[in-house]
Amino acid sequence: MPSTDPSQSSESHTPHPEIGNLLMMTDRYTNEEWAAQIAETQKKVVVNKDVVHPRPAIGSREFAETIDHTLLKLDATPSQIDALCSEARTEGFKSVCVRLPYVSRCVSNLKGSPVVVACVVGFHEGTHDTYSKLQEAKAAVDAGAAELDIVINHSILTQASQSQSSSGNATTTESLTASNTAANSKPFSGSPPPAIGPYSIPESDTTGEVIPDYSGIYKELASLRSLCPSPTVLKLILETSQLTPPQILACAHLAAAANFDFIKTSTGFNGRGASLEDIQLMSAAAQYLSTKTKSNDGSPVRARKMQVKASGGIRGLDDAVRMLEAGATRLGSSSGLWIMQESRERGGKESERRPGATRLYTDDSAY
Ligand SMILES: O=C[C@H](O)COP(=O)(O)O
Repeated sequence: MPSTDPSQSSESHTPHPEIGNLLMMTDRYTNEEWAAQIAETQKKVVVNKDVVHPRPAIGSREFAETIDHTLLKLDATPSQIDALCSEARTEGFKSVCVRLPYVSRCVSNLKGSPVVVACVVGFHEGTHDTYSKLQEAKAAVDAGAAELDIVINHSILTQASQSQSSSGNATTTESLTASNTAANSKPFSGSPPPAIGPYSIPESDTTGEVIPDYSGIYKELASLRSLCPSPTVLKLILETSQLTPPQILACAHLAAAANFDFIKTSTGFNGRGASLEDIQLMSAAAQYLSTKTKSNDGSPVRARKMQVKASGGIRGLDDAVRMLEAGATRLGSSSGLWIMQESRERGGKESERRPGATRLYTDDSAY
């Protein structure tokens, strides 16, 4: 079985004539092989809704370090960016998450502090071609970004379902998706059985199915990983609001195979933001994909477990706590100040309240 670590790959690279040393990885499996592997993952991942993950104590340094303090509005001003950095230092957030043009400004603002700079890539549609994403990623790392939040080209998955639908084979996919979505939409603390899954489509119903270009997605992710090896932290934004549970699992599988560090729910600019069901599913997938199982020939897709970042619509402390307890270890939010203010209030430390801390950066128009 070929290595699953793209950085260890002996596969050949094809330099792009216009971009010189930005290398495009070749694939390691055929599209059909990817589909078979992904189908196994879809079959095996089961969510236990009763699991409550441990989380840092509210008010602790570790709690603040779960937050990527985010400002991605296109009309963000330099002074808002400077304020973002200063707030991140004061609050002890993990990072500031910004667009490429502001990376070097943030790096300079945050010099000498443990707060790192995260840059979005392919934001927010994810449909940029691979070379644009590679260029953007390289520019961000060259400017000092320690983390990249990269939007997957999720339209590859959704367009495949649409062509399946128009060719008359979509009924089962759609009805299965609907039933999974309905199951996943039940209240978190209700009485239904805690285990949900499998998320697979019965084989008899997939005859004539259009296989999405998994290979193309993998090549893009592997190329990004190869260009930006560890310790650059790579997070893959799935835009879960646009995907069915089986599609989310397909993305998680490819992210793990390409050695990404995180899978992340949302851009905050397309549809709803993170849901508890997304986080539970992604967390179960990350766990499954890091475990040695018979289902993938005894070889783990990867040895190191991916982490899960919840983002989009996390507006306060209760949202943050719920996401962490559902399995997220990082939160992307433009309401970080509000979360911290509520956290201080919850701890009874009214004297530390920061007057004027509001949802300064939230783009409510997306909801
Ligand atoms: O990646 C983070 C999101 O863009 C933040 O979304 P938000 O503005 O809904 O908090």
